[in-house]
Amino acid sequence: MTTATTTPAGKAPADELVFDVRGITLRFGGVTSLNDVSLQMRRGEILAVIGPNGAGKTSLFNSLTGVYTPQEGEVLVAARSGDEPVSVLGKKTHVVNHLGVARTFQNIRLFSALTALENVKVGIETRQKSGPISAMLGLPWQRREEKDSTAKAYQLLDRVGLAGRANELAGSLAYGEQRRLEIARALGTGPGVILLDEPAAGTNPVEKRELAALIQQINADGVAVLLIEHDMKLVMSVAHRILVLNFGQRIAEGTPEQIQRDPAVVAAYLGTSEEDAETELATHDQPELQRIDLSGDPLHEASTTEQSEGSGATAAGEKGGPA
Ligand SMILES: Nc1ncnc2c1ncn2[C@@H]1O[C@H](COP(=O)(O)OP(=O)(O)OP(=O)(O)O)[C@@H](O)[C@H]1O
Repeated sequence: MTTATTTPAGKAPADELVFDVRGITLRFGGVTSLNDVSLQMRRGEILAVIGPNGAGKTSLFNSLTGVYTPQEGEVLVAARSGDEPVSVLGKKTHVVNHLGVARTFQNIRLFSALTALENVKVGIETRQKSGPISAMLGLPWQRREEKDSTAKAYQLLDRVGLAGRANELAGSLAYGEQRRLEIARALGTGPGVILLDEPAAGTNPVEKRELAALIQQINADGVAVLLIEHDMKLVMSVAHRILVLNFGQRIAEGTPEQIQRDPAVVAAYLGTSEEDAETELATHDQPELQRIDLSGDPLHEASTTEQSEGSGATAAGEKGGPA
């Protein structure tokens, strides 16, 4: 599955497939949330999945991470460079994570009563050998692993801009900080690909800019990024390629420029015919999907305002233990 091309960071073959999704269909009773969806994702990529509410984006993430098993189709993953592709279907979420697939959630799932450092260590320690017994016995290699995991956790906190917050409880952090902490914890599992589910939801404009830089940095460090995001400005600024879903079907795929000018995509978001969408596109010199309010999410709007007015707000009510 590889050729000699390299990523900008020169870390891995850029056109090696990390995900090869072939015609998956996922049904819940009478609802078809994914209908014959295919997708190929390459190692060097930041790939965004967009679409109106209920389009099937989270269903796709869940199908790629072992939460759901589609009734039809195949999902192959080769997350880390050099891995042989294996099927995700039927595998438990922690097994898929061990294969190098990490994710964050639309509704933040941190251990709110643990510190930021401890949350990241939970991610790191999923890959370590020591268990509770060796920890109780305080074996030398266990103490070494503990030291390594603390050092790595500090590095990851630094990478997401939370070095100064290491010893604060996750639940006391501002909303945008919690989202970055979730990313650090996911990175702690040493993934080859990270799936970010609406990482910008509820964050303010400054946090969005920082998030864009962080996503690009993660990718430059050799981790492929699959992104679900309603904030089109962020999507258009970081994505190399965009896949668009509507009513569980793939309706378009292309570069940000192609997607912004695609009548089928604009029609899906505006809820109009493609003809009307073409008129809409023709009446603007620089038609941009960004002009359309895509969030459709009152929480997103409200939280953004709240965060813009003061940075101390937390994500109360959004937290729970990891799945
Ligand atoms: N566990 C489930 N049981 C029944 N229906 C489900 C389940 N999960 C998803 N669906 C349905 O599948 C469709 C797609 O939902 P999904 O959450 O994947 O969309 P989405 O694009 O992520 O939406 P949003 O942008 O609002 O998060 C919806 O009709 C939803 O109701």
